[in-house]
Amino acid sequence: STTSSLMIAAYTSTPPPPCWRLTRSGALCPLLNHPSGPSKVTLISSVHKSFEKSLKLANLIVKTITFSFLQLSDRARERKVPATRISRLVNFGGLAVGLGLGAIAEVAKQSIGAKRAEGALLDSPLLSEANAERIVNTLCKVRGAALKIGQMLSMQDNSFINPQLQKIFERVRQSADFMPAWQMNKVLEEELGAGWRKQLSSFEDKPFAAASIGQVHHGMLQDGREVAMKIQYPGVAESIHSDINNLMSVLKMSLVLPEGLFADSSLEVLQRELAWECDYKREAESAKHFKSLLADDPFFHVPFVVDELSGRRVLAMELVSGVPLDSCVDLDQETRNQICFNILQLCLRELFEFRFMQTDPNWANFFYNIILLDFGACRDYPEAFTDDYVQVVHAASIGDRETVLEKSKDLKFLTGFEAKAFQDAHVEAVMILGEAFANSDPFDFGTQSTTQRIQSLIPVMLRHRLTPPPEETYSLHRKMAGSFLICSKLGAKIACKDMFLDIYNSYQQRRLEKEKAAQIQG
Ligand SMILES: Nc1ncnc2c1ncn2[C@@H]1O[C@H](COP(=O)(O)OP(=O)(O)OP(=O)(O)O)[C@@H](O)[C@H]1O
Repeated sequence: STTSSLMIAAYTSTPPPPCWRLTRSGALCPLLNHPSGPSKVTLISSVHKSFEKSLKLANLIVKTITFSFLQLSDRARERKVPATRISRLVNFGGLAVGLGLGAIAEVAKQSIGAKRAEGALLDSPLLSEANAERIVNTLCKVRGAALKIGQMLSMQDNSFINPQLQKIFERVRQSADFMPAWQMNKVLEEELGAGWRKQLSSFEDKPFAAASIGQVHHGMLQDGREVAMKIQYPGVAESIHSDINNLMSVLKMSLVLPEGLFADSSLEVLQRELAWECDYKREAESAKHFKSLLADDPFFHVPFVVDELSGRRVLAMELVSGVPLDSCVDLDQETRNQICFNILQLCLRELFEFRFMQTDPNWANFFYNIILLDFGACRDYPEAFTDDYVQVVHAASIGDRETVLEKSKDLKFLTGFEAKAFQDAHVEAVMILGEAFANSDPFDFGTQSTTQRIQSLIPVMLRHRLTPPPEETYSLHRKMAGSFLICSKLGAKIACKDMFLDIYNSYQQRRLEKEKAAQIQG
């Protein structure tokens, strides 16, 4: 009933109460950070339907949905971030001891040895409830790279990651702690100077969101515009390398990761990408670039950046509100299809049109109706790479296995000297991934078995691989897999062939024009 009265208020153009806001698209959204804002909201379709047209809310709700909006979780608590490498090491060391790894890992090894040989995933006796709590507790305290990896793992399809471990990381994802005001103030003063507060008419000392690398506060500029200020935890940028090593030692000892998931070369790439994410100046530039690329887009909105309140460890952006995508699973099929179509199409446009991609597929980075957040993981792709990559996807979409193999060699996925079994497995994996783009009929992401089938090829690929995959593909494949996973979780049924063909044809067209222009100049 609260909701219906709020909607009536909105419908009759009475301003909504202060803990609610009407978005640009007409959706009524809870204010993320308002002290009197409810923590859980139920919108009821019957109430909702009568206002659909006038309020343009149809795209938000048709069925009964319940969503919790973003707030610090109940588990989150104020805790100092260990900012020096030594203090972080002590925390990881404590975790390893706490888990009692030495002896227990041996037992785990022996009891699950048979399964492991088949490349199957493990049920580790180490992952008891008490140990799960220890891992969650340590990662939430140290935050930074280790927490980020934990979040990445929690977003993997659960056929790939041990479900027990995935549950742990899911808890980690929802419960990062936040730093005390004195520690936060120190970062703000170091980055923006002592007078930073004067630029704001208000600033909430308690964050409304705590992520892996930083926490986010509500502020209001002197001109009344509301901003989200992301403030980086001290020490995380300097400790990426040691944090990853520490976490990997713990995870490797506890035998809970699929072999090859974080091979050494991929860890190097990951470290570089995490260093980019810790550079908020880079993120601000990426957000601005994205905003210009999507300036005329009818579907996506990119928040503006406030340069005067941003630095290497502070990023101030327009405060946005919306429903995080993981709360959209109960929307009607048509709306879910529309969301997923746009997300997949954006993914292809980022790669083949902009050659600039936001590579973090975290659901939390999309708010519906549809706002993009978190540009820390943006990167560009050289033309030489996309020229071959677009041909691989195209060949997969038309069932041309030979071209998939040839172009994969050009891309340096293969040296050409691999065993036949490896070549076959590689081509098969690409063909499976290309299925969505191969058919003009709607592809049912909810029932597809893509991940399981690819997973079955991984042991052969790991056994016979002669060269690490190209550096560009780590984050690209993470993003693509993440976008597929969003489509699968939202049970999308969409025809993707024409979507890809449009992008492919435009790509070829641009190439032709470029070649012609070069000939004329030459
Ligand atoms: N402009 C904004 N308006 C509203 N909420 C925001 C905004 N920016 C960030 N948030 C909230 O803060 C959360 C964390 O922000 P962001 O994803 O940018 O940080 P991060 O450190 O890169 O996080 P992650 O650990 O997910 O990579 C977001 O999921 C969102 O809930």
